[in-house]
Amino acid sequence: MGSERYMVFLSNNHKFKYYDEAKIKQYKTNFVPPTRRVDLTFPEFVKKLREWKPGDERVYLQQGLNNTVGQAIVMDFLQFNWQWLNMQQKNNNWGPLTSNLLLVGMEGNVTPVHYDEQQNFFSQLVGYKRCILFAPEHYERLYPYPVYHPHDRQSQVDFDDPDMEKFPGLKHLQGMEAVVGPGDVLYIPMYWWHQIESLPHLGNTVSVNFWYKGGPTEKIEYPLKPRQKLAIMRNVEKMLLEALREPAEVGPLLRSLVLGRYTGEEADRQEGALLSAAAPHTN
Ligand SMILES: O=C(O)CCC(=O)C(=O)O
Ligand SMILES: [Fe+2]
Repeated sequence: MGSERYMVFLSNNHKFKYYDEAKIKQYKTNFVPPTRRVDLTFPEFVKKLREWKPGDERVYLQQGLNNTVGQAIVMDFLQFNWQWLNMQQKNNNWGPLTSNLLLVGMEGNVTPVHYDEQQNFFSQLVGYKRCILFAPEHYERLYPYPVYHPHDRQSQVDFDDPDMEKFPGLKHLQGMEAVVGPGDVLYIPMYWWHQIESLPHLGNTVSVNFWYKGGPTEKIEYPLKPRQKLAIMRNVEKMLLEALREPAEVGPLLRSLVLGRYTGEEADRQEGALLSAAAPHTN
């Protein structure tokens, strides 16, 4: 590593929940960040890792690979199988590679469940990570924060202590699990929910992800796919916020739009009509 400073997050527990610093500034809420960001040199970070003892704040280095990270890393970076990567990018019709995040963490660190708006080749280099994934159609069972919230794209559910009353859809949630070790690459499709845990007792972890922009808008075919509906919902939320200029007004407006009009008897009748239209005619 070079001699620059890198982004390191400190947490009082094992979770490192992402938050958008720009959104904290923009919407002057009373948001309290769950982790603290410090900029450390690599030797300072390694010292914290080595001297860590139970009760101390946990640490997680999360630094985009750019030209500050030092020449040796650049040489390492060139060793990835670029021929394979470029082939995948081309065959899947993805846009450009936008960034690579280097993640150096402690065993037991957890990145709670969220989705990203990019395609991801998640490459495990050192140590073991448990990855829990949920397809985009589980959107309603994962209760994301509003788009304007600093925790946009994160689930409100605390998987250590899930509140089944507040989030009843959890009962029907079904995920997939993969454990990745050195040399493994996990493809995390855009809009797929994921929680990533550095497995306990198996040492520190190092990963590098490859984030690619999604492809150009695909040919629209109906019915829309869950990920396309998710993109629509994000856009509607963003447009409302832009029009109202006040995050606190978005929820009430959506509620008065929906409650009693798209819920209740009228909605049931509609749904019944749609279902019978879709069912094969028997007479
Ligand atoms: O490895 C982690 O802790 C999180 C990585 C992640 O969420 C990602 O690459 O999108
Ligand atoms: Fe992610």
